[in-house]
Amino acid sequence: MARALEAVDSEHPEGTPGYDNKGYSVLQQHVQFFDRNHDGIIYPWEIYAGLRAVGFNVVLSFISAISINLALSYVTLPVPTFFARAFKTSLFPIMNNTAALSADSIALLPNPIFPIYISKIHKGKHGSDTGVYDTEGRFVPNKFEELWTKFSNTHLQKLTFKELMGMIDALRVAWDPFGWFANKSEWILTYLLAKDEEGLIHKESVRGVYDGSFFYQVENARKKKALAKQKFKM
Ligand code: HEM
Ligand SMILES: [Ca+2]
Repeated sequence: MARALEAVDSEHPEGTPGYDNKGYSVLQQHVQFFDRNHDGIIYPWEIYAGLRAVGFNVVLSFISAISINLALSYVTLPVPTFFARAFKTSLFPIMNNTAALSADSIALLPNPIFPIYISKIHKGKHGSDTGVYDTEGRFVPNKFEELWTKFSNTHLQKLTFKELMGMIDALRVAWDPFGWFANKSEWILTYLLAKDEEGLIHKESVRGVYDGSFFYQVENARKKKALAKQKFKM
């Protein structure tokens, strides 16, 4: 059964111990680390700051922040977008609710500073993904387990880079360049962030990427390390 609030698997039937879900869906939890000032909106500079906080370099953080905000801002706007409305009215004129069509309730143009609204982040789901998040942003445990039974063939509950690439390839659906690109980027970022010294990514780190708890773990570990270094110098 899909779980709205907890990223559960067979080893963690209660989700992440001690992690406050704040009533957010698991997909909202995945992105809320990047809402640095906790106002429910994620701006490009916040994604940049979040990526720097987990250790990505300036160039990768800058490029990723711009592309993520460009890709997700319009679709997560809190008012109905012009394209969504046009699609519905042209295909289903009978179901068209004219009252909802007043011009001020429709976002015609993207917001020029590209905010991402956490309340509507589930609208950012794309094709060629694993299906671990459903279209409402809930966590689907059996899809998550499937990744490890299907693709982790050489090490128990760990993926090699080659296995990960094989997985991304297996997920591709037809004529979906946006989804192919988005999915590959998400998994490459995950690999760079979570790989161990042998170049493997663990089931538990990936579960933490899904509910966002892994981002906090990495940030805290980096802070501790920096502090220890400072003390050592003094
Ligand atoms: C280090 C940073 C990040 C990593 C490692 C990462 C990784 C991932 C992974 C592994 C998935 C699941 C893909 C799948 O199930 O096939 C995912 C999905 C998603 N991520 Fe991220 N992500 C990061 C940052 C962000 C940011 C900053 C946002 C937006 C503010 C974001 C929005 C999303 C959305 C909307 C999905 C759902 C896509 C779907 O399932 O179709 N991610 N991400
Ligand atoms: Ca914010």
